[in-house]
Amino acid sequence: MRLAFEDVSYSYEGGEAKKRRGRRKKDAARQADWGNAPDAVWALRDVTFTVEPGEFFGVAGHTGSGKSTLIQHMNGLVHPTCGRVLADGRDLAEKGVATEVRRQVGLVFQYPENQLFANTVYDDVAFGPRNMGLGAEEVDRRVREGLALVGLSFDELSERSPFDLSGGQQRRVAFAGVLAMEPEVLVLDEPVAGLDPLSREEFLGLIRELHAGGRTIVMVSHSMEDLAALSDRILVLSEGRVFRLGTPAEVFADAAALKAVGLGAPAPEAFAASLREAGFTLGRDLYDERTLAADIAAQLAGTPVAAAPDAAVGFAALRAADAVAEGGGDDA
Ligand SMILES: Nc1ncnc2c1ncn2[C@@H]1O[C@H](COP(=O)(O)OP(=O)(O)OP(=O)(O)O)[C@@H](O)[C@H]1O
Repeated sequence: MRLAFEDVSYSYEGGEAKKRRGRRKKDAARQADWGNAPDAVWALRDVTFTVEPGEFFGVAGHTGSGKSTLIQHMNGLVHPTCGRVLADGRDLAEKGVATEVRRQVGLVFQYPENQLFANTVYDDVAFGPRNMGLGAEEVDRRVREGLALVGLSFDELSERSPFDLSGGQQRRVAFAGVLAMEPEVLVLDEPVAGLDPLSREEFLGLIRELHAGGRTIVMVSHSMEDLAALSDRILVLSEGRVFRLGTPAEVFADAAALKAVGLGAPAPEAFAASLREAGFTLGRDLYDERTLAADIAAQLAGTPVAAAPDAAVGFAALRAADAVAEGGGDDA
């Protein structure tokens, strides 16, 4: 499925805003007047982009920049105040379209475990498929598959209360519930927020696998490292507007501009920039620790420590190189 945002603006003033801008769509002058009024509050403003089928599409932005509002447009939970959102060319604001699209676009909210409600894991995961009107056998198949996809044992957990599980397991159950709807597009709002480091890595691995399995993924994250490592393209929002849209390399090329809107480059890239300033010759696009460490290790091969231009930088570089050696450097 291809999702297209066309000049989407959104105001939480909702109906009141509509009244002020005039009910007739062609009353463009009044719409523009309202939008430019000093008291107009826009959560999104003139946002245009597409998410292509199969793409891993990252969404970044400082707090309050409009990320959550944006993704709620993707399955018609909210509709634009101005502009359109199209799913394979069909306008989500038209009657019946959002209901249909919701089956294909699964939205996983922040802390989805807070929305678990059923007495058993089975019933929670089965809720969506049952709501779709599927028969018991198909529901059963989907529950089993959903739990398997998130790495939970059907036999051990399906009859347990979701509230007796660990936080990480609860999030997996919530995920399984969305996966059981078999959506083509998965929209994830901060999917690893609040998880411990191990669960975080496991979850990111799961998301990577879901993408490799052919799903389109839209992921909102505050972690530039995660976005850089996973995304084909990243949309950066600032105050509701598109600030940047491009590959990780394109988006992170201008670290100063990102800093100005409250975002940093991924930590390994920032470290690489310091090393370059200190005189090291390093490759580009060093967004994750292992790639950076491997690059440093390659640079240091044959370079005596004393020759490092700055002792502190050289020491850190050696530690990074050691880390690669200890980890076996299997990604190098
Ligand atoms: N229910 C609401 N009513 C009124 N204004 C809202 C509502 N929800 C969000 N806003 C406002 O809309 C703007 C965008 O908020 P949104 O939650 O989309 O940002 P965000 O980038 O997801 O933030 P965060 O990273 O903190 O989750 C903010 O100015 C916010 O205060």
